[in-house]
Amino acid sequence: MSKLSQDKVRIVEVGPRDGLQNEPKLLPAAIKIELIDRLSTTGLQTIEATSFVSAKWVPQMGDNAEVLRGIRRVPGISYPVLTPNLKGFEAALAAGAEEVAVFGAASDAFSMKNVNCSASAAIERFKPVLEAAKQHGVRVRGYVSTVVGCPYEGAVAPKAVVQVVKALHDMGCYEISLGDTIGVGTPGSMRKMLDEVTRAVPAQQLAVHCHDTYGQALSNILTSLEYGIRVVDASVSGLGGCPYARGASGNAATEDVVYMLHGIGIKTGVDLDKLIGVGRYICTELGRPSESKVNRAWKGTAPKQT
Ligand SMILES: CC(C)(COP(=O)([O-])OP(=O)([O-])OC[C@H]1O[C@@H](n2cnc3c(N)ncnc32)[C@H](O)[C@@H]1OP(=O)([O-])[O-])[C@@H](O)C(=O)NCCC(=O)NCCSC(=O)C[C@@](C)(O)CC(=O)[O-]
Repeated sequence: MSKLSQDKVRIVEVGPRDGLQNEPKLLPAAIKIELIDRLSTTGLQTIEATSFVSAKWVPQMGDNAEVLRGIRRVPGISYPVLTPNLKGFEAALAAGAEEVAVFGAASDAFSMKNVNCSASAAIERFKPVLEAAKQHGVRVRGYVSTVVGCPYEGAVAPKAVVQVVKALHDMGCYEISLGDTIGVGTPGSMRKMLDEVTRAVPAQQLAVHCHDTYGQALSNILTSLEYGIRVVDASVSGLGGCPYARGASGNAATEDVVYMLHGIGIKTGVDLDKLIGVGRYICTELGRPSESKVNRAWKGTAPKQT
C-alpha cells in the first residue's frame, strides 16, 4: 500500500446525474447548471452532467439538453452524459456532448427493469452508439451494473461480469466502470469479482462505482486500488441512488473519497474545501442533509492525520 502514496486517482463526479436522478425533489435546470459550474471550479476532471434517457422513465433527467447546453465548459474537463441507445446518442450529440456513456448490467433482471431489455440485448443497442460515436469523434465510457449483487437475482457470478466488461471493452469503450449498484459488496466479494475482471481487461481501463448502502463503499474503493484501478466514481455529498434499485443509497460521497485518498498521499487534484462548499450548496437546494461524513465534520481544516 505504501507505493500508492505516489499515485494519482481521477475522480468521476456523478452527482449531477447519478445523484440527482434519484432525488425525490425535481430541481430546475438552472440549479443543476450552477451545481456543475461550481463542481468545475474544484479541480475535478470529469463531471457526468446528465442522461439522455426517456423522461417517462426518469423525469429528473428530462431537462438533459438544457443542462448540457447551459453549463460553462472548462477546458480540460470532460462532461460525459448517459446514452442508452442511438436515439439518446443523437440527442446528446445535438446538445454538444463530447463524451457519452453506455450502461449495461451483469444481471438480466436488473437490465429488464432499468432499460426494458436483457443484458445481451442492451449490448446490441450499444453497437450503433459506438459506431456513431466513432464517426463523430465522441469518447465512450461503459458501465456494468450489479457487479456483485442484483436487487432481483441476489449474488452475481464474476463470470457474468467479465462477459459484459469484455463485450464493452471489445466494442471500443475506453474505460469500464464497475457498478456495485445496490452497495452490497464487501472487500471479499469485490476481490472475487476483481480477480476475474482484471484478468480479462487491464486495471488501467477500469473504474469502480460503489454505492454506500451498507457503508462499505470506501473499503471497496480501497480494495480496487490494490488491484491497480485508478479511476473512482463518486457523488458529491453522496447524493442519489438508482431509480431501478429500490432502497439503494447514493454513491460514495466525493468529499469522503477525496479525504481518504489525500490521507493515503494519493493526488486527486481536487480542492476539498471548495468541494465541501459545493456539497453544502446542493444539499441546501435539495433541503436535505449531506450524506458525506467529511462534509458534516468539516470545520475548515483537516485534522492532523497520523
Ligand atoms: C432505455 C429506454 C429508453 C428504453 O425504453 P423502451 O420503452 O424500451 O424504449 P422504446 O425504444 O420502446 O421507445 C419507447 C419510447 O421511448 C422513447 N425513447 C427511446 N429511447 C429514448 C431516449 N434515449 N431518450 C428519450 N426517449 C427515448 C421512444 O421514442 C418512444 O417514445 P414514444 O414513441 O412512446 O413517445 C428506457 O428504458 C429508459 O429510458 N430507461 C432509463 C434508464 C435509466 O436512466 N436508469 C438509470 C441510469 S443507470 C444507473 O443509474 C446505474 C449506473 C450507471 O449509475 C451504474 C450503477 O450504479 O450500477
